[in-house]
Amino acid sequence: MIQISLHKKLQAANGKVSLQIDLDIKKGELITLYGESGVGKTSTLRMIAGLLEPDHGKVIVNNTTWLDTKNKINLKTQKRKIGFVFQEYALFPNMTVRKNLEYALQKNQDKNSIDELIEIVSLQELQHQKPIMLSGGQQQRVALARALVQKPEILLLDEPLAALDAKMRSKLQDYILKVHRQYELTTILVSHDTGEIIKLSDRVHLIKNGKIKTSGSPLDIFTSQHTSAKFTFVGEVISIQKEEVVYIVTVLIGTNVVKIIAQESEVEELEIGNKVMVASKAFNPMIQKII
Ligand SMILES: Nc1ncnc2c1ncn2[C@@H]1O[C@H](COP(=O)(O)OP(=O)(O)OP(=O)(O)O)[C@@H](O)[C@H]1O
Repeated sequence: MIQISLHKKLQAANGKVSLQIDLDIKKGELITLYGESGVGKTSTLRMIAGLLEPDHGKVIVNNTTWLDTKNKINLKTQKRKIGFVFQEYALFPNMTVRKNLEYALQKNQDKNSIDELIEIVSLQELQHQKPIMLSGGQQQRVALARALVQKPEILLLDEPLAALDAKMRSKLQDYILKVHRQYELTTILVSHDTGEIIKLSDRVHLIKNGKIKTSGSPLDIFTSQHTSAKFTFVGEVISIQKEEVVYIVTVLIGTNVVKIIAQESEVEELEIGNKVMVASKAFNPMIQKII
């Protein structure tokens, strides 16, 4: 369990904002901090990482106190077991992929863990290349692997995929989910992308006016109606066509294109580019091995 209580007066463009974030996160959860630009999401991550000092607060991670301002405990960033991935890849340009990962190893740490990480994020072929030779998505896979070298207790992801195109983002989301599960991480994501949040998060915390205003499952937070669907997918509308009395909405789900028949009332507020949830409960899905 991770208990967080952080208070800081932030200097925003339109005056001071009093940020008070109280959060309990279960071990193994992937949660998202969501809210308008400037509400203090990045500041919260930086305080958890020990990169920004709160006015007062506590951070207790699996019974270890990282921060307790009352008792003057404030572990340095290097002593907090965190992995941090930002939008910028921040790799060392003069080192190969492998060397970038090895550089993050602590003394006495086994180099075998690097091989495992390289395999998990599928970088075997690229491990001896320098970052300049890699695409944005490949570089971010290196940054993700590097954040895991020291086996963090909390993985902090600050809009890590915002600079990537939709296809690359979807692929990287799969890698994030894979490492989150395989390494049993507790992960805090900051993202503005609702599709991404629904795909990745167990819980979403909506920050408004310096406080957590609402918390819930992604579907509770982002859809107005509760659904008892058998399965749901999140996608993006790529076209809406009228056909006789119904509409055909084409939705991109991951890399698949799905056509959905909808009534006029369902498409009234839909526009191309909208994120949508596609749910089904009327039939049992079929499963078939793809050869
Ligand atoms: N060290 C600091 N002391 C005081 N105020 C700060 C400090 N660092 C950042 N701020 C201010 O805190 C506010 C919140 O910034 P922050 O980057 O945390 O917001 P955010 O929710 O992550 O925004 P975005 O979604 O645009 O990234 C900003 O107005 C910023 O100027």
